Amino acid sequence: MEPHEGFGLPVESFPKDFSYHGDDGEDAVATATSSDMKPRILIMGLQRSGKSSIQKVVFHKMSPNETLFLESTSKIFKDDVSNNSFINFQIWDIPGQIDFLDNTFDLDMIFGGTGALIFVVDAQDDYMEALTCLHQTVSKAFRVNPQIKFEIFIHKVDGLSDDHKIETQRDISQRANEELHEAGLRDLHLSFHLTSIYDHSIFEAFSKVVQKLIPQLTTLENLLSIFVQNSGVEKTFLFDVVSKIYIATDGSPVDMQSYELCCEMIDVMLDMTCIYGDETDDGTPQDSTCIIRLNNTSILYLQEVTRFLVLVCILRDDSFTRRGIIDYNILLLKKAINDVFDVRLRQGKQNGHLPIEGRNNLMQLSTSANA
Ligand SMILES: Nc1nc2c(ncn2[C@@H]2O[C@H](COP(=O)(O)OP(=O)(O)OP(=O)(O)O)[C@@H](O)[C@H]2O)c(=O)[nH]1
Repeated sequence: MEPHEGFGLPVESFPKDFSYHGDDGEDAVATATSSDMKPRILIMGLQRSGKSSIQKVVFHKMSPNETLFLESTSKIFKDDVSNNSFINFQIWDIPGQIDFLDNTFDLDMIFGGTGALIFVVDAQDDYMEALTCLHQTVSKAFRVNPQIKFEIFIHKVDGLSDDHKIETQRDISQRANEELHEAGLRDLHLSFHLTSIYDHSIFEAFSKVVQKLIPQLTTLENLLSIFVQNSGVEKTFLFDVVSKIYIATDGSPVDMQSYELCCEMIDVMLDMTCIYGDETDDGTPQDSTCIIRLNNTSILYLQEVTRFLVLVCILRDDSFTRRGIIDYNILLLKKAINDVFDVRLRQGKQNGHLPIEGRNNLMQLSTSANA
């Protein structure tokens, strides 16, 4: 896959709109509201903490070992994650060498339109300097834009034992929060994630960051929970195919192993599609379905929802005897999901409320499955 083009940035402002790719392949843009912002995500942190590696591995399919040869970034690197992806958002990789205390930086411009700020802390290094930088950065950003979600990636944890990981997270979160309390910033909330580019933790953490920026998340989660309850499925994820970010899941807890299995299934499907499949012009698979039986009586079942989204279900093989009901429910679920993201339907309706058609589908979904 070709990497997306990025370019050094003369800092500029962006329209506050949330946009996504419609099912017809055209960009649909909803009118801006305060909770409907285009997800712009900043990645910040000290030099060599792993910012560019995260971006390259998650969005450009770079293998983790190749990141060893990445050169230090010297300019703000702006990346539009839009090609072939469901969600159309921007990532700005901010070099560790930039000094935000320098008055030449227009902080209003940088933080004003930002949805989430990821601050990367290298857990394999002495992190005291990183914590000072973290405090300065988040307090400045919060003063400019209190709506920003602050996500702290305690990164490179592949080199740490499980006990050491937990202890590092406890120590970093305690120190960071204490400093914020002392500075009187009690409303500033930090979320912490243990990450590494050498496993799926970085994809899972990014999924959680992106989910917080999707205004329709609660509706999607409710739809998936109802689907799971009525279809005999144990777990289901809605994935953005290209990035393998899951944009929603049902209400049951996510365990890392299930998430990894689903990611691997998507890889298998993409590889098979590349070699044998009927691709669209942009390389995304068409009308894909994939079933994998595991040797522990579980089944992985994948179905395409839209050009950019797939639903992956984990279920026991005896539940799969009712495949007709599952398929019928998936059909209704697809329609409901399309309705949720149908901008025309959403226009004029209150934010976060399910469109009328979506509600009807929900009702049919439970009736059909109980029959
Ligand atoms: N062990 C380990 N190494 C990592 C991980 N992520 C990144 N690295 C390594 O960290 C080094 C620095 O990574 P970069 O992505 O260039 O760091 P950066 O934060 O973008 O650095 P600047 O551009 O200087 O700000 C590289 O050698 C990466 O291979 C990780 O999860 N685990």
